[in-house]
Amino acid sequence: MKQVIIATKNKGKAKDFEAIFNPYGFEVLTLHDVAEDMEVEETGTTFEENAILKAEALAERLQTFVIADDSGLEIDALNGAPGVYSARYAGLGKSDEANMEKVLTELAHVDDNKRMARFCCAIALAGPGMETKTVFGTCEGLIAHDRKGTNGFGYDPIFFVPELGKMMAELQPIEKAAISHRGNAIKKISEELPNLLR
Ligand SMILES: O=P(O)(O)OP(=O)(O)OP(=O)(O)OC[C@H]1O[C@@H](n2cnc3c(O)ncnc32)[C@H](O)[C@@H]1O
Ligand SMILES: [Mg+2]
Repeated sequence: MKQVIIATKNKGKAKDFEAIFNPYGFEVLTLHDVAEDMEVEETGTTFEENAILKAEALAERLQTFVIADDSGLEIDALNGAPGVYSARYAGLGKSDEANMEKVLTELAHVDDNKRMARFCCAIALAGPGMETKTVFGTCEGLIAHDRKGTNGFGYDPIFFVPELGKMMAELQPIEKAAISHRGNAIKKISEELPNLLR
């Protein structure tokens, strides 16, 4: 089977990528498989910058084509927070649960018609002899008042997807891949993927 290497340590993200890439005939490998000790500091101020940092560091080390994803949740009522800080919103090393709790507390007094939010995802593709390429995808939704659903990861249990009438964490991996920020970003390079990966 062909392989795609993702510069991530997030197992939930890796599962999302499996649902996206398995239909294309790619097996997904992550940092846990190819470079367990690798730590890339996410010093960028945009999703694109951080995705490029992660992809180029790993491509350089392995001398092969890799993908990185930098993603997060933008909440209108919080002026776009947590944004690029989504993974560490409640503090470095804090859990998804703590991050969701912080968001729910901050939105406790925000009306239903002002709870708009979107997931964003920048994907960077880097490799030897190529200029790093980035694509961007989003997924619009609303922040609920409580958690619901056990699939996915991160903020999925509090993110309502209006077009499906369900929480993101209630979707099967394939259903999430069809509408997610991550799936939407990958769609933009799907035609080139077979040539760029191996
Ligand atoms: O950097 P890597 O190792 O890939 O893993 P990470 O979890 O730190 O990933 P990011 O730096 O891209 O931070 C993204 C955070 O945004 C949130 N997030 C991104 N995509 C999500 C999704 O599909 N569902 C729920 N939350 C998501 C979640 O809290 C992630 O930890
Ligand atoms: Mg990260």
